[in-house]
Amino acid sequence: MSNTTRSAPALYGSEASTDEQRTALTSGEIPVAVYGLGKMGLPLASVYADVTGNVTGMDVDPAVVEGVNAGENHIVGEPGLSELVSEVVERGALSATTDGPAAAEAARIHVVIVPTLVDENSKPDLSVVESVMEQIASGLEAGDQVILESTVPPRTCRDVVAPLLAEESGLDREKFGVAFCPERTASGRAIEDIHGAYPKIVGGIDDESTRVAELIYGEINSQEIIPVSDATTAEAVKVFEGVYRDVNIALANELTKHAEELEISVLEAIQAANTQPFCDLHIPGAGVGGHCIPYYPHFLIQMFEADSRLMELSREINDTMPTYTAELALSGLTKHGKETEGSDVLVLGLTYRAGVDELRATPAVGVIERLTSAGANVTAVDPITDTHEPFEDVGAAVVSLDDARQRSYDAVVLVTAQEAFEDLEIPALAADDPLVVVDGRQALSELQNEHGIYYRGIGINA
Ligand SMILES: NC(=O)c1ccc[n+]([C@@H]2O[C@H](COP(=O)([O-])OP(=O)(O)OC[C@H]3O[C@@H](n4cnc5c(N)ncnc54)[C@H](O)[C@@H]3O)[C@@H](O)[C@H]2O)c1
Ligand SMILES: CC(=O)N[C@@H]1[C@@H](OP(=O)(O)OP(=O)(O)OC[C@H]2O[C@@H](n3ccc(=O)[nH]c3=O)[C@H](O)[C@@H]2O)O[C@H](CO)[C@@H](O)[C@@H]1O
Repeated sequence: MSNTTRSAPALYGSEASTDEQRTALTSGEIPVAVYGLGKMGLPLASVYADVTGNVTGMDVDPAVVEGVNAGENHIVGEPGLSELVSEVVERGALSATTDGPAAAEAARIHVVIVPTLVDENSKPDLSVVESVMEQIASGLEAGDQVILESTVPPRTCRDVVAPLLAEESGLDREKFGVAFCPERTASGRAIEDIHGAYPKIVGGIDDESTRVAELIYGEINSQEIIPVSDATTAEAVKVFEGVYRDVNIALANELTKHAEELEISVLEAIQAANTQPFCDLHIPGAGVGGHCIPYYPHFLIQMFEADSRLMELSREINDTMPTYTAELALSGLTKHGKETEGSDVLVLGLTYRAGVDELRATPAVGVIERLTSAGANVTAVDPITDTHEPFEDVGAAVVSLDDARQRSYDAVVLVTAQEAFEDLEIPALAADDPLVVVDGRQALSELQNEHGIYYRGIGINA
């Protein structure tokens, strides 16, 4: 079965039957390496380990590696992940290392899911992907398959990954497989999504790479595998999904301002409009954060000549929402004769969305920045994250929820609707009448007509 000098069989270029290849994959004969054990990587490595029985996870963070080897899960808020990590490590199906070349040397399938962000000029930063690919190249053998799951600009596999692997390994490009198989997973439901909440898109730099990717994910994803023409198409699918979301959130944010002038609830109008299948209006809010949606448009805007005015304008609109949110509070204070200078404001929620400890591009920084620039004393709280610096750097005092309850405020601004806020008695936080309440996520609408509350809800009445 093996078509290389190594003991472990390979899939790329294999002459074995499809069933024999599937059996080799699911019996643990084919070693897999997963590079990146973060919010997406650890669930992915664990599912791969559950299916194939032979996975080495690789991460540069020694604490992550040590935790995984102890059978511990360091990702909060992923149902079933702690049990799965413990089980696959216990039975020897998953182990972890910081040694990339060693992981690459042993593996025949290499799955890369490390961060792909943008630099200070919003230009995509592929440095982490490239550094991992260099390590893979050091152990790459004919017959190996390299799978990229990190979201990247289209043409990355064709023009960056495949040439780098060939150059660094000395192998001809047709001796190994490269496929882009995007991670279509949302934090908080990773295992469910990886197993097949949606079809898995796969696209290779050649037909054999696509075939091997289709075979592998046929054992991982219970829904269906959609092979597309090539890796560039698969890369575009993922970026298009993210750009679709950013543009539609921008539309919702723009419509919420029209609704304010029309004195209607945009949320009510959106929900009614979405009752027919040709409309999928998204939800307005305090801003668009995370390390996906705010970045993916730049994977097209910055990389290609084609006209991208809609994507650029959508990014601009979404990036105005944190300031818009803060100014709802400031105008509420002014309207009731309160000075913004020296006013006490509580900001609820700091992570980019509820339940996920991720602060990249979080709208909370912009909200706090605008409030403190107007002279407000900002207290901030979010039980989900222990990272306070980004908010202290823009002038907030980050406190525990219990501490926040002990104080009184002129205004409360909800940016992220953490579950812990559900039993928070907002009116009790008032320094005096009225308390200005800005609801950035349609989570406090029951306060709209509460005595002593001046309520502005994005999507509700603002
Ligand atoms: N988080 C999501 O909801 C989501 C959804 C879909 C796709 N994605 C994509 O998945 C990729 C990874 O995202 P994530 O949320 O898991 O990121 P993350 O920041 O949670 O985890 C990244 C992990 O990679 C490790 N790492 C960094 N440099 C490394 C290197 N050189 N070698 C090995 N490991 C390294 C880090 O230590 C960390 O453990 C990104 O491309 C992202 O766009 C994320
Ligand atoms: C379609 C989908 O589920 N895709 C998921 C999504 O994951 P995500 O973790 O990035 O989270 P999102 O839900 O996209 O939120 C991003 C920010 O936008 C705000 N927001 C959201 C919806 C809205 O109507 N109005 C808003 O204002 C929200 O508060 C937050 O700040 O993208 C990943 C990469 O594409 C996918 O892989 C992943 O499957």
